[in-house]
Order: sequence, then C-alpha cells, then structure tokens
Amino acid sequence: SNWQEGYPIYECNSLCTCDASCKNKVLQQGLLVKLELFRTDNKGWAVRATEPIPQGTFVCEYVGEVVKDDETMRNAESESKSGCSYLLDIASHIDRERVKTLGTTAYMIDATRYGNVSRFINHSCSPNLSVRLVLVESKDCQLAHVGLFATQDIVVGEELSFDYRWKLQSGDGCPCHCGAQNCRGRVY
Ligand SMILES: C[S@@+](CC[C@H](N)C(=O)[O-])C[C@H]1O[C@@H](n2cnc3c(N)ncnc32)[C@H](O)[C@@H]1O
Repeated sequence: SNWQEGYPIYECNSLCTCDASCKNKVLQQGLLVKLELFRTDNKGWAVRATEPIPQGTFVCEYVGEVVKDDETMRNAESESKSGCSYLLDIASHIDRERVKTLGTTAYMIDATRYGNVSRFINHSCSPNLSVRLVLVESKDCQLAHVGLFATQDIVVGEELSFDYRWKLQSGDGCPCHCGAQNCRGRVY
C-alpha cells in the first residue's frame, strides 16, 4: 500500500499512453489536501490538517535543493545557528534489505533555502505520514521525488509528522518533543 515505507512507487509518465486522469499519477497532481501552518510551544512552526485526510492519501512532496554531502555539511553549519535543519536523506528512507535493486542515492533534499509546506512538518517517533520515493520521469533513484503519504486517518487539527530518521549525534543533539509514548528522546 501507499503508506508502507521502504519500497519506491513508480508513477506513469509522459511516455505512457494514459492521460491526466490516470490513477497512477498521484504525486504529479501536486498538493490537493488543505493544510495550515501553526506555531507550537517547543517545536517552532508545524503543519496541521484543515480537512480529514484518509489513510493512504498522498499529502505533499518533500521539495528542496538536491545537494551532495559536502554542500550538506556546509549548510548544516549555518543551520545550527538557527537551530533548525531542513534536510531529508533519501537513502535513510529506503529499505535496503527488501529493495536490493535500487542504485546508490548519494543526495539529500535540502529545504533550507527553497521548499514548500513540507519543510514545516515536524518529526515524530510515532508519525502519521510515511516517506516514499516516487519515480516519475526516470527509474534512477538519484532523480526520485519524495512523497509524504498518510499512514492512518488524520482528523482536522491533527499535526502532521514523519520520522526524520536522522542519525543520533554525539553530544546533546536536539531533544524530541513529539510526545509519543515510544519517543526515542532525541531528534538527532
Ligand atoms: C524541517 S524543520 C520543521 C519545521 C520547524 N519546526 C520550523 O519552525 O521551521 C526541522 C526542525 O524542526 C525542529 N523539530 C522538528 N521536529 C521536532 C521534534 N519532534 N522535537 C523538537 N524539535 C523538532 C528541529 O529544530 C528541527 O531541526
């Protein structure tokens, strides 16, 4: 199903004979769900639903600059000043055990300078969105889109979240305020 992490999704593209009504063009339709930004007490900005979102629904694409690791590090330094990071590591959202056919994914998506509403979605250890690679124009995972899908029915006013899967850093890192019972305590 759409919300199971680990496997890529293959969408129809311009080489197919289908038209815009094709059911296998989901991410390509763009943002269709109504969302709202709001300010939290301890996590900065956040995103919530302003209409019910059924399980399996495509919510939004994670958009940003596609960067290699060296640029990533440079950006990370400036981010540490603001306390926010907007990086999504494509590789950490692929289940390598089950999907052995995928090539390497050396890139990250950095929404520090360019992005959409997805850059304001916070981390949760018990999230209601899953992160999926979506292949549209190419089967090359380096060119994959990243789609966020509802893993459960989401009610109006509920905060959206996904598991960042950031590696834990030595030192203090960033305490996690997701509030989940199984919270691992830190975002990174
Ligand atoms: C992609 S941004 C999310 C939007 C961010 N809250 C803002 O105001 O721009 C990621 C940053 O949000 C904060 N954040 C996200 N999830 C968090 C959580 N569960 N607990 C604490 N801080 C969180 C951290 O500062 C993290 O570096």
